[in-house]
Amino acid sequence: MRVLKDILYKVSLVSTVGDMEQVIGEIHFDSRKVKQGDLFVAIPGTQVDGHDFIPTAIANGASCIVCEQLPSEQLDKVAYIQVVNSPRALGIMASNYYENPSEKLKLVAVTGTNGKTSTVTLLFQLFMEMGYRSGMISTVENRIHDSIVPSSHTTPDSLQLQALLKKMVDAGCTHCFMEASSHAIVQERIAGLHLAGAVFTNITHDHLDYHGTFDEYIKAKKKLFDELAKDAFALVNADDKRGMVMLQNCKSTHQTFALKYPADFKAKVLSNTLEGLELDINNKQIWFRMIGEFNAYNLLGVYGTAVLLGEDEEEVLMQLSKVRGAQGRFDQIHVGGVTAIVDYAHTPDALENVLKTIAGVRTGGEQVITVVGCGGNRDRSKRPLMAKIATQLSDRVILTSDNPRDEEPEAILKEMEAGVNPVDFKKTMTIVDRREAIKTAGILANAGDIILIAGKGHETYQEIKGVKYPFDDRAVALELLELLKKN
Ligand SMILES: CC(=O)N[C@H]1[C@@H](OP(=O)(O)OP(=O)(O)OC[C@H]2O[C@@H](n3ccc(=O)[nH]c3=O)[C@H](O)[C@@H]2O)O[C@H](CO)[C@@H](O)[C@@H]1O[C@H](C)C(=O)N[C@@H](C)C(=O)N[C@H](CCC(=O)O)C(=O)O
Ligand SMILES: Nc1ncnc2c1ncn2[C@@H]1O[C@H](COP(=O)(O)OP(=O)(O)OP(=O)(O)O)[C@@H](O)[C@H]1O
Ligand SMILES: N[C@H](CCC[C@H](N)C(=O)O)C(=O)O
Ligand SMILES: [Mg+2]
Repeated sequence: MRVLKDILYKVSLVSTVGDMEQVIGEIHFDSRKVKQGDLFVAIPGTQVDGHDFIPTAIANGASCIVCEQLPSEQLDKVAYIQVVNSPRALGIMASNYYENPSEKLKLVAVTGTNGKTSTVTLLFQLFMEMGYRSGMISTVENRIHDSIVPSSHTTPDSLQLQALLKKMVDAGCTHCFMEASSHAIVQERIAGLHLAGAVFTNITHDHLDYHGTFDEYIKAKKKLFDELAKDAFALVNADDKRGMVMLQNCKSTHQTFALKYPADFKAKVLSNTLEGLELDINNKQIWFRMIGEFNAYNLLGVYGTAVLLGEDEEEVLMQLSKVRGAQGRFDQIHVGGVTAIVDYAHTPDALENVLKTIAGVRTGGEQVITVVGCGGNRDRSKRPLMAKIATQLSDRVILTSDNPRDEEPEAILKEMEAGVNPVDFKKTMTIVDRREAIKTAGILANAGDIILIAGKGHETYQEIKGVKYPFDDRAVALELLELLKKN
């Protein structure tokens, strides 16, 4: 779809000037990418305002400008479209441009502080097992059936998102499971999507740097549910006290899942070991490869979603028991009697869950040694909390760097150290270099001990001052534990 007026279908317009029948080239929201005949959308950002780049976009050949404020000087050869909300307009236009691919798929969006990647990966694997060509949009990777498209964000920008969905439709996919991050919801990256349903996993402390307050963070998640259509389903975790908040004023059908409170989809944990989980779901006892109570929530959310999408309950449970879930989530490495667990826990709640899961499955006697850091250019208030949780729930803790990004690693670590209780000082040390930190954990560990390496999970790099250096916790742990075993 290339005719300007078709691309603007359903966009809330304020005013238009120029030729609405013209055929446009591509849509861009970055002036540097604009070429002759393209449409440029000016978006107010967190660093700069895209409106300041309208002249550059025109100099690069833009024949059409979509913006919230019209520039004072306007050129005859350019069409100007003033809209109420330009990021939202971008989402709707991107959908129109790619012929509304989400209307041709059963698309489910998953939001929540933790569990999005785990849930969408389980859904993707389940539907593939059940014989559907499926797509996935996630932090770890995007998938179009069996081809992998690398992922740079949890939720891509509107143009990349709609382009991916279009490729899924072209590849014959019938379903897609995507993560909706709170950043993406607020920034309208998902505007214009037609969702079959939305799932809420939980909400705990994260991203307060971006949203300002916890209330604003809740509102960001709720916006996904506020905008669901009548024919969609909203499936929320009823054990999270904000689950019901998500459903207030939500037009779609309301569904719940829970382990504790009454809910439409209920489960009970029968056993929880380092090998997997046994759950009772609707009076059927099933074993799963996933570990930890938090994964019981993820599995239940997945089960509920599949049933709401019309799948047979027994078939779903049978196929779900085969799947392995996302990489870097509770990945276990066993060398010389030592177990290293690599997990993407990068929030206080996730870290607490993982350490409590380990506490629940340990046999006693062994040490739990935690290696953990916090990312730079991200919510600073979670730093002391994560250090506190790590020290309270481990026998030894090594505080180290995660992705320091543009911050000084030592400064991040100082903020973490501030959360450690004086009684826990002697079991805690700080080693800035993550490889050295993992090595030290390996040296401290005896046969039977458990090392938790938290925060980076599947990531294969460490970002320091704008450079992404190759770094994979799983490979480093395996290499160092093997080396230490020989000596
Ligand atoms: C804080 C944040 O989310 N920023 C996102 C945002 O960029 P921004 O608002 O900072 O943009 P900006 O640099 O101020 O520029 C404003 C506008 O001017 C335009 N511009 C700029 C310069 C120029 O020369 N010409 C030009 O046209 C830009 O293209 C943009 O349209 O919009 C960009 C395009 O969609 C995103 O790439 C960018 O993500 C940054 C890189 C990022 O790190 N985001 C993270 C925090 C994020 O989104 N994370 C969530 C997951 C979080 C979680 O749940 O754990 C995710 O979904 O990945
Ligand atoms: N349902 C859950 N509740 C609480 N913690 C969870 C849950 N599922 C996973 N976790 C923990 O949170 C970590 C991150 O999980 P996951 O990657 O699925 O979350 P996410 O919501 O996709 O995160 P991101 O915001 O980075 O995309 C896991 O490694 C695990 O420690
Ligand atoms: N999606 C999350 C990932 C955090 C992962 C952690 N390793 C870090 O770099 O802080 C974010 O962008 O905040
Ligand atoms: Mg994720």
